[in-house]
Amino acid sequence: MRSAYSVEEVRHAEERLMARLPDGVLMQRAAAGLAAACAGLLGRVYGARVVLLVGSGANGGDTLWAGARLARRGAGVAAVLLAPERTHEAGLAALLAAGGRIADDPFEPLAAADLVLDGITGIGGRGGLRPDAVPVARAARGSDAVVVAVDLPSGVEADTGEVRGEALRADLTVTFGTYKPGLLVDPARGHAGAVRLVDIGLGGELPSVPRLEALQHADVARMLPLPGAGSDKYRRGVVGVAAGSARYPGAAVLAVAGALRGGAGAVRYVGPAADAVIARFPECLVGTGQPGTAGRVQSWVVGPGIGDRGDAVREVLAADVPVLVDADGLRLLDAADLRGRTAPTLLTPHAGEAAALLGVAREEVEAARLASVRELAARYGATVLLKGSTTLVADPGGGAVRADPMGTPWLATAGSGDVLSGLAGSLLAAGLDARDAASAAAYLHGLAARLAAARGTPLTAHDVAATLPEAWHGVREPGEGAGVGGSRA
Ligand SMILES: NC(=O)C1=CN([C@@H]2O[C@H](COP(=O)(O)OP(=O)(O)OC[C@H]3O[C@@H](n4cnc5c(N)ncnc54)[C@H](OP(=O)(O)O)[C@@H]3O)[C@@H](O)[C@H]2O)[C@@H](O)CC1
Ligand SMILES: [K+]
Repeated sequence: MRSAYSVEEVRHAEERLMARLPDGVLMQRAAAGLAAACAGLLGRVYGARVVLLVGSGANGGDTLWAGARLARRGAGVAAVLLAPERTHEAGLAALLAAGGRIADDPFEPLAAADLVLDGITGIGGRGGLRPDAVPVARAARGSDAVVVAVDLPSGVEADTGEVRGEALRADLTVTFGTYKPGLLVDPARGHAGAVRLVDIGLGGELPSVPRLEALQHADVARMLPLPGAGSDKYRRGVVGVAAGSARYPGAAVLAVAGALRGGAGAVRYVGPAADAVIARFPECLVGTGQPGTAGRVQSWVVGPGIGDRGDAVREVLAADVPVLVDADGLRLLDAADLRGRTAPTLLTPHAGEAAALLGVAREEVEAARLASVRELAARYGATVLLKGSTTLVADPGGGAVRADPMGTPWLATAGSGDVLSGLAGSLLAAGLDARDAASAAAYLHGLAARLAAARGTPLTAHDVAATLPEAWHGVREPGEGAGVGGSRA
């Protein structure tokens, strides 16, 4: 599990740790890790051309100290000082003593650089890049150099992943002590490139519950339900699917396709698309009535392609089992029906549906995904999976929000959300709690899409569903075929 903490939490932890250590030790640990990562990227440090973009805070200090280490190993290092009168003094002295220099003009060294270090701002940055830094950051990006962000890409919001102005785009971010939420949540995540964590000894000083966490293969593998010797289909969980309509039978077929591959023992479908479902999946139990007539289930998925059947949504929400509401079901949702529920509810909106539930514009949700998912969970008293470039999962009672690291633009294909709801519903039936079911489903769904896309042909929602067994295998046996879908961050 990768954990991310807020700037305030990082600062408190740093203060406690620094109180026990000699001055400057943490910065030296950070700089050593940063220089080692840079040396690894360069391959040969001697003779490499390195440019440091140096702001006015300790982020610039880390960068100068790392630059000094590279200069001592024979790199040609030039520092571009964005706030010359407020540059980290000791760091600059170390760089100069190691043979580095101050660049008079930023653009000439940038044009010839092999490596650029972005030390403009770290966790102390507020708002986007300032006007003087914008052309410099653009020149860095426009050069052939590898761009490494120090702690965070300058210009992004560390706590939220928002990008309010212009921000630097890095190939790699070397972050210190812990991940920050902005490194796991888009749009900021998209600026970070790959992310490498340097341990500076902060771990023991951080709170036990992080702000945000991102699953890895081993976490998902631990959650996946496996049948035991005494299992029968009912003990493994039965998931009910109330989806589709005469007009949209496909949504029902796709939700069932996801549900069949989520580990539940059986899938029951009820609704007007029963013929289409049974034709495709003879292993599914089907009925044409209302959800109430379906017999016992351990969870429900309601909503995909259901049209205007608000009565089916109400009936499902009256059942005392975990319920996942998606798509049309979200539009038909009456918040009052949620309040009376004691079993978990999982809502799975995309940004447009989330905006409607919150009564705000879609752009507001897109720009502030973390705040939006927390607000939705609190307001509806439900676990919420907010789909998008970074899918987020929040519980109503607070706790760590889960950020999905497996998202891929390949998932932007019709019907892929229906597969996800079936899959998550199946994991609910198998006994996972709502946050685990939602985040494990998002992870497997993204991994399946990556694996299917690696075949090099355009992807359909059915391909995603059909590749879910491979994704299960991938998380349980990460050694095999691990080249695809390994965490980018
Ligand atoms: N604490 C520790 O133990 C350790 C900390 N470490 C390192 O320190 C970093 C935090 O350092 P920090 O607190 O000095 O803040 P930092 O990110 O350098 O930026 C603040 C400066 O930038 C300015 N500024 C603000 N917004 C701006 C903008 N948009 N565009 C341009 N400038 C802007 C602002 O000045 P202002 O102009 O607003 O007065 C202020 O001077 C952290 O990320 C990590 O790298 C590691 O060494 C490990 C140990
Ligand atoms: K930075």
